[in-house]
Amino acid sequence: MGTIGGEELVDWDKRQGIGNGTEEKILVFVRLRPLSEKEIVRNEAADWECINATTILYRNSLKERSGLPPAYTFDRVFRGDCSTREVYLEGIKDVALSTVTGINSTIFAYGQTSSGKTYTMNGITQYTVADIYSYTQKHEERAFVLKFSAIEIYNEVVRDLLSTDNTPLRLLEDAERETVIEKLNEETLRDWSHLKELLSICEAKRQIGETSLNETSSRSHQILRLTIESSARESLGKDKSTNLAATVNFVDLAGSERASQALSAGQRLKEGCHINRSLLTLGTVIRKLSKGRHGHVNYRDSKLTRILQPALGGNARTAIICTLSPTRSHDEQSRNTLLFASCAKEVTTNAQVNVVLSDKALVKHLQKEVARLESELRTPGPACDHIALLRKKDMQIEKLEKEVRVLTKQRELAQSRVEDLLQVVGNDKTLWEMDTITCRPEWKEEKTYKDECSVTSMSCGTDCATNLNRIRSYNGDIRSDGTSDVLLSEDGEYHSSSDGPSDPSQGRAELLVGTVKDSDDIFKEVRCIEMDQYGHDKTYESFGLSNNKNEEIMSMLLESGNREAADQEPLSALPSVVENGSSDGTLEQKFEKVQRTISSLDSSYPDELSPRASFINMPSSGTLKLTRSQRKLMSGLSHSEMADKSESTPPSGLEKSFPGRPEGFQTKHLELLTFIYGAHGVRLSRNDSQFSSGRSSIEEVKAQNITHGEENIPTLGSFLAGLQDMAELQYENQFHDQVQEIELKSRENVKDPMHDSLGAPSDWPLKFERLQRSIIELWNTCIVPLVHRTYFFLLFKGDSIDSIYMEVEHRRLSFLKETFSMGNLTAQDGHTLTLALSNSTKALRREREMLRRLMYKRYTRHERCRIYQKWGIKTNSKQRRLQLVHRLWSDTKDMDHIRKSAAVVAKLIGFSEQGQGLKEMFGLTYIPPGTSPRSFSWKKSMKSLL
Ligand SMILES: Nc1ncnc2c1ncn2[C@@H]1O[C@H](COP(=O)(O)OP(=O)(O)OP(=O)(O)O)[C@@H](O)[C@H]1O
Repeated sequence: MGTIGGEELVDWDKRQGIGNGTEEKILVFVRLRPLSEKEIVRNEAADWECINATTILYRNSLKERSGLPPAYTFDRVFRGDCSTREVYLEGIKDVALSTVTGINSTIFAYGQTSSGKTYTMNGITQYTVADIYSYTQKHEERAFVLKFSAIEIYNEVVRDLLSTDNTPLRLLEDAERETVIEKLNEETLRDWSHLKELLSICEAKRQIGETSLNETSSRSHQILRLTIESSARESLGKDKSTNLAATVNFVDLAGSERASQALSAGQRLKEGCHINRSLLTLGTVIRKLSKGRHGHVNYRDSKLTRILQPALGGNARTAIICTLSPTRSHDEQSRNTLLFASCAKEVTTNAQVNVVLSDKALVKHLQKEVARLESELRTPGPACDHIALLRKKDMQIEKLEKEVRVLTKQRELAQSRVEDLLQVVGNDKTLWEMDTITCRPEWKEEKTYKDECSVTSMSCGTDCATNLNRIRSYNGDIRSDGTSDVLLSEDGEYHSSSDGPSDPSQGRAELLVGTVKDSDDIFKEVRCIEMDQYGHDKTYESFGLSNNKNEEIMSMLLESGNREAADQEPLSALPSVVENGSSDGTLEQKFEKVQRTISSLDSSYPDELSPRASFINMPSSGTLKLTRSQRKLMSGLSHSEMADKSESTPPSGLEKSFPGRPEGFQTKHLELLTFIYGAHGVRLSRNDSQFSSGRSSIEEVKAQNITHGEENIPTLGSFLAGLQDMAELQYENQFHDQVQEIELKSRENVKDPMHDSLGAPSDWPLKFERLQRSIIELWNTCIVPLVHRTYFFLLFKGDSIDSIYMEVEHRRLSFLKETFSMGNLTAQDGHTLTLALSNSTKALRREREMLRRLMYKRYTRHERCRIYQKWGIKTNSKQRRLQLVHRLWSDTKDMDHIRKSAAVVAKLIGFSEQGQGLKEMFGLTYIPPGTSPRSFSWKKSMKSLL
């Protein structure tokens, strides 16, 4: 047993097991510094008192510190009159000397500036080194290698204090410096005697530092490290396998006060931040460790914690001495120190004896390991494990394959649904095209009267027929007995000019031998065509054709039965026609007559001006109220033809209540409307725009305004042309019903039609306002494109003639809204409805995106800023442009908002540049041709639409 300064040295060999792999809490001691002379002179009060060996108490009767604990308990507290030796012996020694047994240890001093950290650590270091020296002297059977290092962390930069480049060394006298350099040049300090020498040099450096670099040193963290490697001396025959290596760290931390208190700016602030960074991280690490080792501990956040990582919650025994200044002026800092100490005492470490194997021992150990692995390989585990594993895998594979099969089926189903939908869309398109083609003269040229065993679409070939049949079956119900219409022969096969009987008479003969219902169907087809013609008799007129052709057809129908029957509902009326004595021969004659009529009509049409084409290209306006004669004809139509026509015509009450109306009808109509409004914006133009005078100039404008460049904005030209088409169709569909009445009235009194249509002129402004508001609401409800809204809003500002377009727009939108809100759709229709709504929504989104892009093109940066401000959008907010376009047309109640929205959209799409002149150019002061009673009657009929 050796002694150090009269104290008995513990036999550390007996402590080999202590701390080896067992968890241990960090030891926390508090040392209270006595009042310094200066403090005594200043008569500073001391508020802290150690009331026993483990508790420190705050005594200040003057200060009420609610919520703060008055007493703190630690492993040991030392009063101001306790010596450093006492601190060492009663607290630190046990931890510090663990190093000689191969256990790492670390001693911290934590506290505010001038609380006694350095004072304490100097003593602790010396006592520890002295004890270690005594220990090595006592244990001659082991050889010790001591490595000593000293580092400083200042502003997060690590410096080696023993390096020859260091300032403190340069401050040494020349002779001293040479000695130090000589010692440090040795690779390893293998001799214990070096340690004492180095310690004294360090002490000298410290003293020099204190005089020259005092401030810096007190604001840096200093770590003295002593590594001890020990191995048994072979000559003494001891265990040669156990080599130990451990390190003891003496850490003198910088003052723990906050940067804000001592350092305020510039270099000082930076310094404070760095010091605090290490200290704060130390605090964070301690706090985290004190709550258990869950999750990530951020050792790497500072140099200090990185270096001391093993000592903090790792492989080391750790003791912290928290130094306190007793004065009242340092109360707050003392509290902080005690708080840190309280956390620290909850941290546990898990120290291990660091055994370093000798080469021989290492080889022996590895050989043993190899032998163990070899024996494991020779006796593999039970084979059944592998089989079970394989079976399990097979089952998993099988299960996955099943899933794949199910998913494949689902995918195929989905694909076929998509194809069906596409086909429906494609067929519709084909049908339209077909219908257009049917009426083209060149098609007719290929055919003779005799060739045509059917009345209408035969010339289109099988595809057309298929389409028709599809639509017929789609719409349902012409006949329930399986016989088809005139396009089908009795045996149900289709005969056309292309694949049908080469002998035209054969086809006709089939018709002649057909059933009575076949005859009926002939008339249905005739009526179908007639309907188209009827809807466009105005067109005929403009080309010098006679309306008498309609009358001809009607008269044929009426001749074939009694007039009464023809006036009634079709399905009852037409069979009775035949039953009432019409012979097949009579029917044939009538049929031929009809054929001739139709042929002459068709061949008279200019290429682009087919009545069907008019229907097809007419997007969604049309008849709300069918005229009596139209009803007669429509009632004779096949449902397919009705659907065909109605796809461009919002249904009136009559249509909706039509008993044979198929389920899909409404939905298809809706799709079309939504498609027109939603998916494609203003797609209202038609090709047969040779309608009124000035059309050629319109066409020119249309051609000039095809698009606005890459943004694909619907042009004002196409918009206006579409509107005019709507109005014209409206006119056509409305007037006929009242021709008789109008003619009578016109003889009596030719008034200003507007007056009749809209009431007294003075009423119009009010009515306009009401209509306008309603349309704005409907635009919103029906997800109408913003460009359409803008064009419309800016063009129709209340001129008396605007009423026509306002009415038409209102009615179209009302129909859309009504359809959207229909609750009795079947599941399939519901799907279609959802699809239509979804298309409109997508189209609106695309349009907004287009407008957003145009913001950069149409507005300068300055203008954009102004607009953002005007619209209450922060000029630095994210996605400002998108915010703006989303606000456009959003508040349907606020007319000011609407006007602002229209102005912005107009600017973006360049409407302002085009001006309103186009409105006149397109003849949107539309007055139906001829100052005729028709105009009058049509306008009058508009009343009924409201
Ligand atoms: N327990 C003590 N007994 C007597 N004097 C002490 C005691 N502790 C500290 N002192 C004296 O208080 C002064 C400040 O101590 P010290 O330099 O150790 O503080 P510090 O906490 O290390 O400060 P810094 O953080 O600035 O380095 C020194 O003059 C020191 O001698």
